[in-house]
Amino acid sequence: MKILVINAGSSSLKYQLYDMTAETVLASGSVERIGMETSIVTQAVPGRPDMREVSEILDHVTAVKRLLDMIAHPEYGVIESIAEVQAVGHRVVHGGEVFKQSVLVDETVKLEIRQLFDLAPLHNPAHMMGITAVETNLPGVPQAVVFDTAFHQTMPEVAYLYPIPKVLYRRHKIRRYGFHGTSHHYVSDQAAELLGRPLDELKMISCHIGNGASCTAIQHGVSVDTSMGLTPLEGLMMGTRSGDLDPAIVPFTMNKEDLTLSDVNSMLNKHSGLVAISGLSSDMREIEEAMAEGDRNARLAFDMYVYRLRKYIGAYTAVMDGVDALVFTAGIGENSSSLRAEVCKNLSYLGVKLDDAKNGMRTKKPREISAPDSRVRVLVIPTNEELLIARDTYKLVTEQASSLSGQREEGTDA
Ligand SMILES: Nc1ncnc2c1ncn2[C@@H]1O[C@H](COP(=O)(O)OP(=O)(O)O)[C@@H](O)[C@H]1O
Ligand SMILES: CC(=O)OP(=O)(O)O
Ligand SMILES: [Mg+2]
Repeated sequence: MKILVINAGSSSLKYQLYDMTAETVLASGSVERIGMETSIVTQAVPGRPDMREVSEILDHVTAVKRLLDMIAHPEYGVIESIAEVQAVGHRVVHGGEVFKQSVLVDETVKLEIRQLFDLAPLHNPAHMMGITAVETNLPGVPQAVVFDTAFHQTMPEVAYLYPIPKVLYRRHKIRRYGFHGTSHHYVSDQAAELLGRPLDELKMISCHIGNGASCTAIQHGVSVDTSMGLTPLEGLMMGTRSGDLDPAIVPFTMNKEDLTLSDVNSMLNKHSGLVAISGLSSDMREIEEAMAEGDRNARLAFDMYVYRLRKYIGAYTAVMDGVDALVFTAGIGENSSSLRAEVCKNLSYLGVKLDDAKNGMRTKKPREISAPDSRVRVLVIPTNEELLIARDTYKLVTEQASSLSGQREEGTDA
């Protein structure tokens, strides 16, 4: 079965086409800058040169159409016809309390996702556009949605409630949800496999540090706490997001700087974090390059980033009464050996000891980077949210097909 996985952002759409026979990626790519005159379309096919084009793609429906044209293109495509796409899986960031697992899309599911627009204004409307675009371009093809929040639905009340009037939870479902769940779930499974131990015996802290960043305490294989909250703004310092701060800063700044709610929202989501402190970039590679040239603001941004992450590792060790494994993943976690070294440097009280040579190795494979006598095993596990989305989609679609054929047989018998 060929499954298309779509991760639709507000101005971009990333995709991977899977052949589920051996879980191979046939093609992957993205459409960026949707809605602008110079949208960028890319496609990578294993064993072939990458393709990159600039064209005008005004909306998500056109973006989906463009990606379908590409994967079925006579020259650079990988399938003969788009009819070979048998199912589509979408990443949906916010599933609220309604979705504890992945589901097939129907009218009720679409309505629920729409009702969550308020809680994830940057993400959910974009996902919905992706879903609608597939309906238009691939009518009748089943679609599944896989939620970032689902994995964290196991958090206990003590972790997910905010100490604010409870009526706000009852009326508006204001609580902590957590995100990047598909990634935390994937890397925790992989980590248990690498360690050769059952997942339910392990206490793990997974650090998904990419552009958005979050840290999760995983005990007995389930999320018991995570750093993001009602929205993906809480927790760690990120590329452009502040992470934790005193909430009083919001009214104080609005008052002093004469800002609107939307100004403050944009300040905290788009103009804070690494880019604000470095005054340079939200991209960790650029921060590290500037640091190497002696830039003090870049150094401060890096140090704050590490400091705040280390605080969460300490907190989650306390939450679980210990930690067996620390997992680094996503763009920064997978690639920045210097950041991993800095984070682990001050964790000696936990018995964390890195093997510098292993930490410095450049490979895309899951690996251990701690020394043999480290009490806590430290791992780097490349995340693969798309693979989990493809697997869930495959499972849901085949279950539905077998239940339909069961019903048909029953009908025939009768
Ligand atoms: N070699 C590297 N060294 C340091 N940081 C890196 C490296 N490669 C990628 N990154 C960082 O990873 C981040 C992007 O992570 P990614 O997981 O792709 O983000 P997202 O999926 O949230 O867009 C950027 O800050 C980028 O600088
Ligand atoms: C939820 C979230 O922050 O996602 P991303 O890292 O893709 O921005
Ligand atoms: Mg990501």
